[in-house]
Amino acid sequence: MPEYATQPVRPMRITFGGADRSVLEPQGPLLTRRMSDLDGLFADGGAWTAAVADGDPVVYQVACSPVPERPTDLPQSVTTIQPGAVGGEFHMTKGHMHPVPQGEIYLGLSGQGGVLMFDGERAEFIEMAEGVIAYIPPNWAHRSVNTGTEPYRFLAVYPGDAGHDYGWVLQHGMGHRVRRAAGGSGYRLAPYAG
Ligand SMILES: O=P(O)(O)OC[C@H]1O[C@](O)(CO)[C@@H](O)[C@@H]1O
Repeated sequence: MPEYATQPVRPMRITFGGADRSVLEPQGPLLTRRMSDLDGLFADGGAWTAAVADGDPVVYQVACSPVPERPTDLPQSVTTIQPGAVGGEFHMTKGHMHPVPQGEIYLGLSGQGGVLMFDGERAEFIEMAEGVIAYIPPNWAHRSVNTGTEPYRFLAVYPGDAGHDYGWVLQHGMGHRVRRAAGGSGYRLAPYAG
C-alpha cells in the first residue's frame, strides 16, 4: 500500500506517473473526493442531492508523494478535478484555510481552471493553465475550480504542518462562487450568497 515515507526522508527523485501523469512516483496516499463528500458547499443543494443520487461521481482526486506532512518537510500532491458543474457552479475542491499560517504554491499541469482565495474580506481568483504558478499567501483560504471541459490538474507544494481547516470555509464562505457564464462558455464570478 502506498504510504507516506517513514521518517527521516532521504533525498528523493519524484516524477509524474500513470498513463495521464496524474500521480506522483514514488506514490504516497491517494485521496478521492466524491460528490457526497462536498455536502453543504454548492449553492444549489437540490442539484447537489440529485448529483449524489445520480451515481455520486468522483469530483477530484489528490495523489501525494510519500513526503510526510510534518513541520520541516514540503509535501507535494497532484490534484485532478473532473469537469462538470452543480446547478451551474463548476466542480471544485472543498477549500480550506491553513490553521498554521503558511503559504502554498500551485503549478498548473493541464486543463483549464483557477484558484479562488479569500481572507475573510477580500477575494481573488487566479486563472490557471499549464505552466501557471499561483502563490497562496498565509491566511488566505483556497479552493480550486475546473472551469474547462477536460480534467484540470495541478501540482501543490506546501509546508507539512500547514494543516486543513474546512470549518473556516463553512463558516466564512469563499467570497465568490465560480459559475458557468451565460451562453455556456467560460466562467463568471458570482456573489457567494447568490
Ligand atoms: O483539501 P481540499 O480542500 O479538499 O483540497 C485538496 C487540495 O489541498 C491540498 O491538499 C493542499 O492545499 C492540495 O494538494 C489539494 O489540491
